[in-house]
Amino acid sequence: MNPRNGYDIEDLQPGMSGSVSKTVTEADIVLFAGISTDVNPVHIDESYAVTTPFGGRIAHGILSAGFISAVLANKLPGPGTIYLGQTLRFKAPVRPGDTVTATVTVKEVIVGKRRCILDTVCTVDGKVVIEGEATMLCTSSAAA
Ligand SMILES: C/C=C/C(=O)SCCNC(=O)CCNC(=O)[C@H](O)C(C)(C)COP(=O)(O)OP(=O)(O)OC[C@H]1O[C@@H](n2cnc3c(N)ncnc32)[C@H](O)[C@@H]1OP(=O)(O)O
Repeated sequence: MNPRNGYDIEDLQPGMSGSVSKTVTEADIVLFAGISTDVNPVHIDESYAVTTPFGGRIAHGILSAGFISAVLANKLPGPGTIYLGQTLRFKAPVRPGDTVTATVTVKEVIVGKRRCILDTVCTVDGKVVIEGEATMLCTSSAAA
């Protein structure tokens, strides 16, 4: 482990995983619209959103994807690591009140480059809402 309790590249093995869960509130969606400046009416205007195939407001996809960043930063690989890339597929909507669980699983460890590839998935009540892959630059015990 590195001094901030993150995993060094030498600590990582395929199959290791970590998760966080967070309930997405109406306030989260409004705050995220302000922070991101993304004011798509499907997120913030219920009278419009009910006319869409979603039948009501849905969360910004990137808001929910932020929970993937939270697991990567806080748990696995954890503090001290750097986000290099992320693919995302938004498979199903997240609605106000939904509890999103983001789970990351180590898929590949490239010790020589200090790179780690992780499968990343977000679920609501067991249903996949987001899937993709993250690339991280990890700390190394060899460089300490
Ligand atoms: C500007 C920012 C806006 C936002 O942030 S909006 C919020 C984030 N986005 C969402 O919440 C959308 C979540 N996704 C969905 O709700 C569903 O997804 C859809 C309603 C868009 C589609 O669902 P369905 O009509 O049931 O389609 P299917 O039967 O699941 O798939 C039909 C074809 O479309 C491909 N596909 C579906 N979703 C994705 C995706 N996210 N990325 C890439 N491809 C996708 C499938 O594979 C398949 O393809 P094949 O016909 O060739 O088998």
